[in-house]
Amino acid sequence: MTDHAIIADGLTKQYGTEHAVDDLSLSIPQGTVYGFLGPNGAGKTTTMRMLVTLTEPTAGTAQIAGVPITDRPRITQRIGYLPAEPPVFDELTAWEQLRHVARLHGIPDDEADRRIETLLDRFGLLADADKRIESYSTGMTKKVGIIAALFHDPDVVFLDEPTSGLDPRAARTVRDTIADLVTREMTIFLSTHILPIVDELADTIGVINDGTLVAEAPPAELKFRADESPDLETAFLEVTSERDTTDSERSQATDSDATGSEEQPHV
Ligand SMILES: Nc1ncnc2c1ncn2[C@@H]1O[C@H](COP(=O)(O)OP(=O)(O)OP(=O)(O)O)[C@@H](O)[C@H]1O
Repeated sequence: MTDHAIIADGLTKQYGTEHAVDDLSLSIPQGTVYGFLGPNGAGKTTTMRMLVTLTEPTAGTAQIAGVPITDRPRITQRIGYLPAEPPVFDELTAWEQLRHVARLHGIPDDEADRRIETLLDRFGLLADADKRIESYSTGMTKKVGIIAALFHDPDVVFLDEPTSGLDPRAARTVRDTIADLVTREMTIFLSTHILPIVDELADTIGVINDGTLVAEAPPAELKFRADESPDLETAFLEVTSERDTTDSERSQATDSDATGSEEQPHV
C-alpha cells in the first residue's frame, strides 16, 4: 500500500452541463483525518460517492489504499462508507443488521458476535440490540450505520455527517472513536457542517465550493489566514465567499443586469 490512502487526480462529475465536482485532486496520507467542508450543494457528497465507487466520474482517476476506484470489488473491502442516510434494513434488529454486514465481509459469526456486542455497548445500543431498526430514533439508526461502516476494520472510512442527529454524548463517542481509529492508522475522510469537530480532529481541511477545491490546509493555517477573527467559521466563510465574489464579479462582467449581491454560504 502507498503511504497515501486517498489519491485523486482531476476528478470531475458533470450532470448535464453542470459541474457538480470540477477537476478535484487530493493526496491524503494514511492514518490522518481529512475534514471536507463546503456549503450546501458544493459537491461534498458527489466527491465521496465517486471515491466509494457509487458514482462514476465523468473524468479523472482516483486510488483508495492503492486500489483504483475502477476496481469496485477490491475497493469495497478496503473502505467503509457512512452516507448521510445510513443504508439499513428497517425490519431487522441492530444485531441482525450487523450480522448481515459481517457476512458480506466474510467475518465468521462467532467473531462477528463478539464485535457486535463490543461496538453496540460502546455506542450505548446494547439494550436495544434486539429491537427492530424501524423503532429506532434517527440518532440510534445513525449509530448502527457508523458501526456498520467500521465493522470490517477498513483502511479508509468515509463519513458523511456522522454526528448529525446524535445527542452530545453519542457525538462525543463518535469523536473519540475517530481519534482512536487514527491511532490505528485508519484514514478518515470526514464531511460535516459541524466545524468544531473538524477543528478538533482534522489534520488537513479541504474546502470545496461550487465543485472546486478552494482551500486546503491544516486547521491552524486555515484559521491564521482569516483576517480578524481567527476561528474556523470565519475562515470557512472567507474562503467560500472569496469564490462567491469571483463568480459574482465574473457574472457582472458578462451580464450588465447582474445585481452582484452575495449570498451568505450556509455552514
Ligand atoms: N444525481 C444528480 N443529478 C443531478 N444533479 C446532482 C445529482 N447529485 C448532485 N447533483 C448536484 O450536484 C451539486 C453538488 O451536490 P452534492 O450533493 O454533492 O453537494 P453537497 O456538498 O454534498 O451538499 P449538502 O451539504 O447540501 O449535502 C448540486 O448542485 C446538486 O444539485
